[in-house]
Amino acid sequence: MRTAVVVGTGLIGTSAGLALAERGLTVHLEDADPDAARTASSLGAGTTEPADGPVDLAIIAVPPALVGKVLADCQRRNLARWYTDVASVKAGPRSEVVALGCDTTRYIGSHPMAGRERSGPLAARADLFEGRPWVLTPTADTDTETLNAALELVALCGAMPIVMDAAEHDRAVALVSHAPQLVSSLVAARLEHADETAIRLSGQGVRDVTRIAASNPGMWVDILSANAGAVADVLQEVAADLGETVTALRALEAAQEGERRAGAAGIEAVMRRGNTGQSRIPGKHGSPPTRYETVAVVLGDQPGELGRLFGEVGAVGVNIEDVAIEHSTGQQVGFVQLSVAPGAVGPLTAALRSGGWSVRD
Ligand SMILES: NC(=O)c1ccc[n+]([C@@H]2O[C@H](COP(=O)([O-])OP(=O)(O)OC[C@H]3O[C@@H](n4cnc5c(N)ncnc54)[C@H](O)[C@@H]3O)[C@@H](O)[C@H]2O)c1
Ligand SMILES: O=C(O)C(=O)C[C@]1(C(=O)O)C=C[C@@H](O)C=C1
Repeated sequence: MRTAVVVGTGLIGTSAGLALAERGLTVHLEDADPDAARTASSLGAGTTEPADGPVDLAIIAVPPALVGKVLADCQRRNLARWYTDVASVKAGPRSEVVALGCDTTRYIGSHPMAGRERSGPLAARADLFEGRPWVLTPTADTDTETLNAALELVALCGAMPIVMDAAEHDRAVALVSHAPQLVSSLVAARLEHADETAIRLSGQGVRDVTRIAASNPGMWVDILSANAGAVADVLQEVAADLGETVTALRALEAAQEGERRAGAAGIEAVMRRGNTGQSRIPGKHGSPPTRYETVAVVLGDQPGELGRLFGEVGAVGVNIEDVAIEHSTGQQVGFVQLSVAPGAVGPLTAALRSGGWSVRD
C-alpha cells in the first residue's frame, strides 16, 4: 500500500494520517471542515491536495452515524480501491452501508481500540494506535484484498489486528468501553455542584476515574444510540451491584456488630471482585509508551501563526506528538505547548529562537 485518503481529519483520522505519513505513504486529507484538514496537514498528516486518481485505501474517520453516507459518497467518487471506517460501533454503520447499496466487497468495518478524551486534529498523535487492539469486522462478501489492505493499515499503525463479528464487537465494547464511559461521566457529574473545598482536594484517584468524562458528548450520543441495549444491560448489572454496595455501607453504620460484620464482608467482596476484574485487563502490547517533553512557545494572536509555527517545527525535522494551546485572557498572545521526543527539545528550542520565536524556559 502506497497511497491513502483520510476522510474526517479529527483525532482518529489525523492520528492515522500521521502514522501512515511517517511510514512513507502519500496521504490525502479531506474533512467537511476545511480548517480541520488544513490543521491536520500542517501537523504532518498528509496533503489537502486531492489525489489524481483512486488511492489504495480510504479511511473514513467521521462520527458513526455518518459512516454509511460518507462511504457511499466516497465510492461514488471512486476515491479508493479499498475502504474502511474506524467507528466505535460496527453493526449500525454496517446496516446503513448495506441499505445504501455500497460495494461491500471493497469495504471492511474496523475499530482501533485507542483514543483520547479530546477531539480534533490537535489532539492527534502518531503513536496513538501502537500496541493497541484494532478490530476488523469482515463479512462473507469482503474480498480478501480488502481484508489484506485493512491488515496492512493496522500493521503500519503498529496495532494488533483482532477479527470479530460486528454484533459480537458491539457487545464487547458495551462492557469494556461504553459502560465505563458512562460510569466515568456519572462519577464526574457528582462534582458538578460540589463544594470548592472538596474539589481542591482532588488527587490522582478521581483524576484516573474521570479522565474520559471530558469526552465529546455529541460523539458519545451517536455511539450510545447505536449500542443502547447492550450498554443498558451492563449498567443494569452495575446498578444492582451499586444497590448492594449501598446496603453494605449502611450496615457498616449499624449499632449491631453482626450487621457491621456483614457490611464489611459485602464491601470486601466487591473490592475483591474488582481486584480480579482489573487484573484481567491486558497490558498494552508492543513497545512501551514513549515519554515526551514540552516546548512552550509564545504565539501572537494573528491568523496563520499556528501554521507557520508547525511549518518551522517540521522544517527542523521534529515530530509534534501532541499540542495544547492556552490563551491568556485579555492578551493578544497565547502559549502553544508542543510535546516532542526528549532528544528534540534542545535542537528545536535553539532553532525556534534563532527563527525569532519566543520559547519559554
Ligand atoms: N475518540 C476516540 O477515542 C475514538 C477511538 C476510536 C474510534 N473512534 C471513532 O472514530 C471516528 C472519529 O472520531 P474522532 O474522535 O476522531 O472525532 P473528531 O470529532 O475528532 O473528528 C471527526 C471529524 O469528522 C469530520 N466530519 C464530520 N462529518 C464529515 C463528513 N460528512 N465528511 C468529512 N468529514 C466529516 C469532522 O469535521 C471532524 O473533523 C468516530 O466514528 C469514532 O466513533 C473514536
Ligand atoms: O482512552 C480514551 O480516552 C478513549 O476514549 C478510548 C476508547 C476506549 O474506551 O478505550 C474510547 C472509545 C473508542 O471507541 C475507543 C477507545
